[in-house]
Amino acid sequence: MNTLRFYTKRIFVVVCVLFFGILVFIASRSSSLEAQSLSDNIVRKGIQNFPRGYRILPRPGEQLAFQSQPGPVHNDRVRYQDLGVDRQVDQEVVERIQMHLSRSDLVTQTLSECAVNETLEQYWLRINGNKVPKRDSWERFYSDIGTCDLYRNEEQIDELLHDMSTLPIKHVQIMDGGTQVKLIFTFDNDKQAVFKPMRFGRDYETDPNHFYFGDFERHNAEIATFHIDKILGFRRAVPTVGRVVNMTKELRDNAEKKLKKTFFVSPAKNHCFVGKCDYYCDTTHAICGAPDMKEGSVQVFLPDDRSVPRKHNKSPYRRTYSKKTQLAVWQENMDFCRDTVKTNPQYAHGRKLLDLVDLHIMDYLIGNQDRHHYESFSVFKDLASYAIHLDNGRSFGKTEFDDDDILMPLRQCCVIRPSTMLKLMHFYAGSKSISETLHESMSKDPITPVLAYKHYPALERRLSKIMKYILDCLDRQTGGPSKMIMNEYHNPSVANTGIEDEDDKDENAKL
Ligand SMILES: Nc1ncnc2c1ncn2[C@@H]1O[C@H](COP(=O)(O)OP(=O)(O)OP(=O)(O)O)[C@@H](O)[C@H]1O
Ligand SMILES: [Mn+2]
Repeated sequence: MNTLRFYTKRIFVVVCVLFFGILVFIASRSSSLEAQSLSDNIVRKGIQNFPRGYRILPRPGEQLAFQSQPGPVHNDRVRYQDLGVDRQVDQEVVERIQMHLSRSDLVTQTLSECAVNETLEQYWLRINGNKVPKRDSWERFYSDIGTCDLYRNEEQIDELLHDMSTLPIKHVQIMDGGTQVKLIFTFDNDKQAVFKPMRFGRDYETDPNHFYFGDFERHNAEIATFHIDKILGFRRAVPTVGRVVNMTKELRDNAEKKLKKTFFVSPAKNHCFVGKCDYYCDTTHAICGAPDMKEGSVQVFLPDDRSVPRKHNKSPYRRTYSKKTQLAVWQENMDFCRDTVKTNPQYAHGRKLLDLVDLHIMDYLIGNQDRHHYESFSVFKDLASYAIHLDNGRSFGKTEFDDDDILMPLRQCCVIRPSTMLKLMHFYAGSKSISETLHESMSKDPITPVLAYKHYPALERRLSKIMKYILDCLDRQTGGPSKMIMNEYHNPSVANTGIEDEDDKDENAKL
């Protein structure tokens, strides 16, 4: 009997030990899981969601996550006033600029900015008596391409934008040229446009370890730049609009064979394609729908360059496009414009230098460091051509960084068109800010809001910096503002040969 009691006691002890042992084991496991999900949360949500006093330092060498592709954005028309964007106006800068300009009549000066204002339609009629067709919005846009700007009639452009975002797509092919994936859409009316698909969400910031030449293209940057160019009064950017397409019905089913082959369904059951291009055309960088809807930008095709020829011009302010030599001469020598650009026969006479300054003012606002070449029409034989503001896909990548080097043409050459000066002053000190005007202009786009709103304060900040650089130039003019604000630049010490730049087919802009 005693032995039996002894064994029962022992069994009881063993069972107790086992029971508590298992309890301790479970408790310790669940607390380590909790810790893990806590640290997962830190990674996912970022440190800012953590209790006060709790600081998680980034691990050395931590890199940005490659964000997954979001679905198309649903329209939310936010009132600008509700965004609380501050204008950055320095009243002293305004007053000092106004003092410099007090004896100039810029408004009258702008009237003679465009010496010969002719459209393609008028030009062809004059040169060879040809009448151009104007059957659809594409042909009306082409016929109205001008000697001083791409378009004037905004109603006509709105019609074109509407057609590009709604007309049935008949054929889709891969677009050659350039570095990243682009498609050519042919619509029901046989007219064409360039489609750049969305890669990232609107709030994506460029990886700081990427060079400007390796940065991803952003479809919404193409759309936003079209609007910025328009509100700045340049009208030299190619009309571009947003569109949400069906990856299967609209793209795959109408795709040429070599594009169709690259379509697949991802493990997440989304429809994707890879396309064919020099950079980022592989399965890990595939363009994926949600599940088969895809947002992108649609840009009108410029007229066929066999009938409306264009030239490719190398910019004197192009960067090095090299990982090794990172600074170009103009980034280190503030006399570069005086010594090298103003003395270059291409820039010494006429509109070209002023075009370059306009283009870089726009690039500064949009944060585009990738302006290596620019195209211009060479169709108007007897007239000076202007820079077409094409290829703006690498802008709007950084909201916290202003690259003042982009403004070097303005800072070094110290020249500006009267209309540009007036427009900038209007946005800086007038009734409506640049970001409000942009917001209104973009609100008509089918994929509005085109930009993340965090870009608006960046625009205001950059505009205020431009105005400070302009004031700096005005302060330095010994001959008064007319030495800086002009319709055409002329360097008296360089002979005016009237020779236009040679076409530059050099493809040195690749990675
Ligand atoms: N709307 C258009 N109409 C006609 N041609 C165009 C149009 N857009 C682009 N192209 C032509 O295709 C070329 C490449 O386009 P784009 O520069 O946009 O591509 P990309 O991939 O951004 O190139 P890169 O990486 O060199 O900047 C342009 O230089 C131009 O000649
Ligand atoms: Mn580009």
